[in-house]
Amino acid sequence: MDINAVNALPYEDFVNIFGNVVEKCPIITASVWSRRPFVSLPALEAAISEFIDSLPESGKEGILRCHPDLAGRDLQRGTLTLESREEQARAGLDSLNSAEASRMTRLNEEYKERFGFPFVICARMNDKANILRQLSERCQNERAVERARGIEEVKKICRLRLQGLVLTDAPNKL
Ligand SMILES: NC(=O)NC1=NC(=O)NC1=O
Repeated sequence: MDINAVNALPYEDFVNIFGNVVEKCPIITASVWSRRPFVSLPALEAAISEFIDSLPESGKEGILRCHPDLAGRDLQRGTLTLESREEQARAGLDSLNSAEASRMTRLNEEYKERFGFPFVICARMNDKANILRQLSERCQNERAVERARGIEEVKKICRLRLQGLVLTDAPNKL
């Protein structure tokens, strides 16, 4: 699908296709629909980013809370969204050994205890070793720093999910 096809989508199709580019936050997709036509995929991405940035702190934390833990209960139970399952598997989070799994669980709980929202990172841009390292390091940050950092990661996840859905003019297009 190219950007012209995106712009031609009726609302229901638009939300069905793009509703999970921000994990479990279809309201974001529903809100940017009215800003079509988008001149490009980056313009659609920018509209989503602007909506997120316009939210109060509680709204941003709400977006973070919509994210499943990495290697957490949802992965164990098979209740992850398709996108999240693929992202977590690609980072090797579905094949942790018991030591890694218990460390991830402990650090995720510690992080949530401290901040009131889960640790969020773009799994597709990291491997399990780096994710564990970042989780451990970021636990020491201040809440405001982690709220901003988590939203940055949400935007990276969104960008990659959008790129998987919309064809863009490859620069080396013949
Ligand atoms: N807590 C998280 O960071 N979750 C996730 N990161 C991803 O890249 N996909 C997820 O589900």
